[in-house]
Amino acid sequence: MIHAAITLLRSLPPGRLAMLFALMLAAALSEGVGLLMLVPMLSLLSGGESVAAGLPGWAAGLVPAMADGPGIAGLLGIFVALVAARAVLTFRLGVLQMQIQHRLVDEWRMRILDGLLAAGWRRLAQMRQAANASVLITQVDNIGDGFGRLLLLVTSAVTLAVIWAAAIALSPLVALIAALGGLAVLALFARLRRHAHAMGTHVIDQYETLQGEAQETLGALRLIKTHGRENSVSGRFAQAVRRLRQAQIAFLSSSTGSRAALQSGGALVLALVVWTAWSRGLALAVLLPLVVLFARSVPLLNSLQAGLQQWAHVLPAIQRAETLLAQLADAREPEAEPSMVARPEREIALHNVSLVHADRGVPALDDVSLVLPVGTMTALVGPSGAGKTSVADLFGALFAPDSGTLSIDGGALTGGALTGWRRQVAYLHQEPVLFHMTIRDNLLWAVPEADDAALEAALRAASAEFVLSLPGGMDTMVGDAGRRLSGGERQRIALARALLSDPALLILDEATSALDTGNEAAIARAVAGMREGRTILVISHRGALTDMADRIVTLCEGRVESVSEC
Ligand SMILES: Nc1ncnc2c1ncn2[C@@H]1O[C@H](COP(=O)(O)OP(=O)(O)OP(=O)(O)O)[C@@H](O)[C@H]1O
Repeated sequence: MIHAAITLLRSLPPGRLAMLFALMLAAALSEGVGLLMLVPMLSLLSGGESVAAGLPGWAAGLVPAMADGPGIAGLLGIFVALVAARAVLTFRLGVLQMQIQHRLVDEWRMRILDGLLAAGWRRLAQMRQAANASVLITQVDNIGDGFGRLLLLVTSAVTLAVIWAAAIALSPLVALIAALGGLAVLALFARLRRHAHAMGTHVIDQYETLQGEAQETLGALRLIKTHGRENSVSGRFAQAVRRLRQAQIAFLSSSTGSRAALQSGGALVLALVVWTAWSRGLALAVLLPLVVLFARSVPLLNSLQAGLQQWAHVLPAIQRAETLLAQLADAREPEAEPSMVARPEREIALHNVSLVHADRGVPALDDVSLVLPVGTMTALVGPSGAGKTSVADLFGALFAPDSGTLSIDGGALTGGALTGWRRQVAYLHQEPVLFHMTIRDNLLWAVPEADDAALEAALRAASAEFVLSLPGGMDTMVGDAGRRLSGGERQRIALARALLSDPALLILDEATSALDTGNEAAIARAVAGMREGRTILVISHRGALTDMADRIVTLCEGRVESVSEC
């Protein structure tokens, strides 16, 4: 708990941290001094030197000096100035805390997103992205809230320390009793704080479930409608919502209960303080400020306990985010070095590659060697699960094989060269991904510097001229994931985007599956016409693309069964 707090505080720039503590201390000191000033003020009001006998040494000397110096009016003026200074300091402290908190949230969010972007695909494919989304969006905000509470907690602790120091100046014995009482109250709540940690973990789990349900529901709206499953989906979602709410309410009622208990405990300590002070015959000018000091310390103690409980509650979110960051760091790919890979002139080849997916006993690919000569089009065929996509993934360097190599013109690619090779590859899947923006922006996403003439040429090459006759032309919005277009239209726009980057290797994995035979034949002709200077790999069970291929490679159970020249 303390370790996490220190780690979080140490992640702040030292200058800001120093400024933060300086403001906390100054605000607390102004409060402590303001409260101590009550002693000479009350003494002066109640007869000045005549009551000095019952005062602590420092105050007894101060009262006559104050009477001769500023007097009551001057003291009141100083008091008002101190309160005003404290108000300004508290305001500055609040603003600084808020800035630091938001900066921290932004930094964590970007660290997680950058970690996700830099991680290797095989590890990413094993992760539940709903859990990652929950950390990225919800838990990071919780961490920010927790950090805000931590700062309030530190502020309360610093103010309490100053108030106790002031109490010691008034009566060391009474201050000691109050300190012991306060610590006992905090110790009593230790179990509650441990419980808050467990409840925090439970809340996170419920958030992840809800996030997963939301993502899956929104992604499957069409399926839900066609199967008439609205009621059952709504029931599942309501259950996830209910569980989250129950987990949150359990924590809130536990912290509200502890606040009520602490108020009663605080009142008990206060009564003890007053009793001790009174029975020791302390002067009223000391007793009253003592009461004010302890009355002020009860809500501070309360916010200290609530802060500790809240902090324990958000610790699981921090631990979850730290675990994710550690996993992502472990899965980090080498930095892409595109300049290390020249455009292939002769061949792109896999040598003796094998691939075993996690939790699978049987290899997806078993000692596969395959050469793609530059300027040719190869079709990969074979039954479902034979390993076609796995071969394409390795040619596209989406990840490295468990054994064996990918080479360009005889040179094996490793590290940054392997990830850098991806810049020369355009990989099209059966379900193309379009973003919720215009067709033009979807195309420019791949090649931001392309001009309109290049965009139009790519659209024509991909048999996607229909775009130019849309009312909005290239400025037509495609909707969520391109849902305002048909499956075939999406595939053609995705192909145009792929062609725009002039790839050395073009991979089409069932990328024309949604097209009618006319459009597929047009695309097959266009793609076959692009062979010059580039390499084309298609995965297709049937149709024009396979017919246009120079070679057909048949895969079966992760092995190359045959290679036939057409
Ligand atoms: N991420 C993964 N985790 C575990 N196993 C996987 C993963 N991806 C693929 N596999 C397994 O690897 C094997 C080969 O899959 P691959 O997708 O390469 O086959 P495919 O020939 O392209 O199949 P299809 O024609 O059905 O798309 C299959 O048994 C598949 O279940």
